[in-house]
Amino acid sequence: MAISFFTIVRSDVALARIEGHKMDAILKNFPASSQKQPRPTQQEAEDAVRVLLQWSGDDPEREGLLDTPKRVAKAYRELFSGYDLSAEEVLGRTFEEVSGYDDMVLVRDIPFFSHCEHHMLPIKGKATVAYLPQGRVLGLSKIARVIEIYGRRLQTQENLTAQIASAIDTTLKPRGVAVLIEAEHMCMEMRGVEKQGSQTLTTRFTGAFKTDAAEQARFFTMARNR
Ligand SMILES: Nc1nc2c(ncn2[C@@H]2O[C@H](COP(=O)(O)OP(=O)(O)OP(=O)(O)O)[C@@H](O)[C@H]2O)c(=O)[nH]1
Ligand SMILES: [Zn+2]
Repeated sequence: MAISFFTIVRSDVALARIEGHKMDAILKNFPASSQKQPRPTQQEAEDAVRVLLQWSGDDPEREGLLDTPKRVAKAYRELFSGYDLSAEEVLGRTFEEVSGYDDMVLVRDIPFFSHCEHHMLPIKGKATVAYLPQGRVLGLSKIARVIEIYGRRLQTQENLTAQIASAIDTTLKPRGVAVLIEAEHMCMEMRGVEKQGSQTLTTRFTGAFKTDAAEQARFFTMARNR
């Protein structure tokens, strides 16, 4: 998050609109590198928001905006809380006593929000996740939690889809995992090409869902059957 945020803040025009010493302080902890950097302080995050307010054309000192940097910094911690969580930890707790149940488990239409890594604009979607158990099953809520962990990060839809499938595949080791995501990207709706209502669908299959066309077809039937 910090790195993309930095990209916006570093814009030449933004630099021109803020006093040099302030900008130096803001940039100190945001070196232009893709390496993981320490998280900036609350003060530094709030200063960066003030720059963006100015960049938008508004006055960060006017009364209505005085507390906005604090609110935005707090909202960011919530919207991007996935960086602090580990899917492996959440998926580590599995159950074995399910009377030998080994058929498909499918959770349909799990709503989520994410943000695209290109524009930091919202992605609103729903995910359908299925797996074929092999001895152990997951707590149902854990599937939704994994979507939150990867969704509350900067994402591409492809990456999000692959990460959810991979996390379940590696921790649970089922016979197969299927993930279907349908989402709307605000960067395509509110700006740019402005195609409101367009939906992007992505899928990821592992194991039997990948190798067995009948299993894949059954997944789509169960995912779509209302
Ligand atoms: N593959 C993929 N592309 C995405 C996703 N979210 C946004 N994009 C695209 O990322 C691309 C970034 O393209 P650029 O040309 O670098 O940026 P841009 O000038 O803002 O592009 P426009 O949106 O076309 O105005 C755009 O085509 C977006 O639609 C995603 O989840 N997956
Ligand atoms: Zn985007």
